[in-house]
Amino acid sequence: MIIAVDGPAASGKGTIARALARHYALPHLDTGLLYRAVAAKLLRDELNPEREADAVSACDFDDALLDDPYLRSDAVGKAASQASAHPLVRSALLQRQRRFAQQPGGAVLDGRDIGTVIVPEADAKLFVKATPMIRARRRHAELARHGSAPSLDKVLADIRARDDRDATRKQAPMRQAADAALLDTSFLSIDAAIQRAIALVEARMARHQSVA
Ligand SMILES: Nc1ncnc2c1ncn2[C@@H]1O[C@H](COP(=O)(O)OP(=O)(O)OP(=O)(O)O)[C@@H](O)[C@H]1O
Ligand SMILES: Nc1ccn([C@@H]2O[C@H](COP(=O)(O)O)[C@@H](O)[C@H]2O)c(=O)n1
Repeated sequence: MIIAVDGPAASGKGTIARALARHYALPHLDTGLLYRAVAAKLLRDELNPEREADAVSACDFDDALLDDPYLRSDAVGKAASQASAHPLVRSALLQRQRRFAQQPGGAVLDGRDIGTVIVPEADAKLFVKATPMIRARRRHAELARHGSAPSLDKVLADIRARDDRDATRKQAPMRQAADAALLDTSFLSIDAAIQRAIALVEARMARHQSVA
């Protein structure tokens, strides 16, 4: 079974994707980490994420980089969003994501274009959303837990800018696939959001079985 989970920054899609992977005993890929690895390499080499040639040169990274806590920083998130807008960067990372999705037994992937571009044939698709202010509060609390303290206003402005860049880029913009179930986590606890996600996947699988 392949499960695609998409949605904007701090909507809770990673939390839900990890929980679905545990529930169904499937491997999980956070595809945002791949773009963050490209961004981290660019920033460390003092290259420009907005220059396509620079960004493409950073697509060949060592897998060990995916575990680097630096990838979680705000600066890397912003640069990832800039680098990910380049068509050549997206195509450089495409096959790796598809191979992961198509391994025997299936997988759970989360990102921005999983249900629309990476695995449009996924068995179940979720689009996770929450209001910008609620997402900003969650991200602000998360950053504070990790010892970084930008103001809530700055976090909210960054989230809005990232949403806008991710949703308006020409190649693989973030959007809900026509056959994705919408899950608004704004007023759900983490546990409630996970239970709702499992129920949506179950409903989708039951529908597939009744058609087959
Ligand atoms: N339903 C929820 N209620 C409260 N907090 C939540 C909820 N879901 C997730 N969170 C918290 O919000 C933060 C962001 O969640 P998560 O990392 O899952 O989002 P994301 O959509 O994967 O973000 P990104 O794409 O930026 O990686 C985390 O600290 C997480 O624990
Ligand atoms: N499938 C994806 C996943 C991510 N991106 C871009 O990477 C940025 C960082 O992603 P996070 O999920 O870790 O926040 C994100 O803002 C996107 O620009 C993408 O394009 N496609």
